Amino acid sequence: MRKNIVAGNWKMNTTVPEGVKLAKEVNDAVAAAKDLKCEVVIGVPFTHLTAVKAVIDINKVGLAAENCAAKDKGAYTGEVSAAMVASTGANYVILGHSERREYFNETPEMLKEKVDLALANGLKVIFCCGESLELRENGTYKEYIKSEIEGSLFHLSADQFANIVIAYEPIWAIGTGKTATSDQAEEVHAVIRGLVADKYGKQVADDTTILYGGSCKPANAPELFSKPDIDGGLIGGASLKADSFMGIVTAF
Ligand SMILES: O=C(CO)COP(=O)(O)O
Repeated sequence: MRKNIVAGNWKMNTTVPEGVKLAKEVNDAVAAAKDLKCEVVIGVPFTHLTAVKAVIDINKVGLAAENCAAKDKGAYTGEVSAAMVASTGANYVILGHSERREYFNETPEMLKEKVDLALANGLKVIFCCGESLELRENGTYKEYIKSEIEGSLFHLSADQFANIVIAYEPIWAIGTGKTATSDQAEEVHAVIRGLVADKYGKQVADDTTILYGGSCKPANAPELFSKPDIDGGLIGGASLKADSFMGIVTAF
């Protein structure tokens, strides 16, 4: 049976001391919470990984990097490899966020390399996909999402795929305050689960966690999470305050 996950994506926010404080607050709130119905993960900047790892209980709060390099090591000034991320004690990496695809020209081929390196280094991958407003409006969004997933994930074996979490994040809903309706999100989540079933079979599809991201807040999370194929959220803005993040964590 698949697990529910609520993951924060801090993006390029917080200094190290601010991030350590926020991580401690989340860790303490998770430790104090009873009967949580989801796994909690925080996705933090590279600079924060080691310091945040030191103040959380990794068995209660998972730790994600927000990216890793498409090369394993060498003369790539400024890049951070999957092995480096894993050596901090982080257990997840977020890959393929639309901000990285758009501003840093990440392609499905490049993401395929990143996914392979992340898995080879023992990291679980939160793989983001999602369409622009233009594709939503011209009706080709399902084909687009299919191409994103097939292009970067479907070379994996079923065993490897067990370490993939998919996050559906419609670009038009990110940071805009304009959430996809629960029906709009559920439609795409069901399509994604269907693609996984066609490729890997029903059991693997049933076991795959599919998150929704895009203006998810404590107020709309319960409705989104009530849908059968929505297994949690990838949270941007609302993950930057422990109480709003916990409001989503406890929304199941
Ligand atoms: O991009 C997101 C998470 O990866 C969503 O961001 P917001 O929750 O700020 O819309």
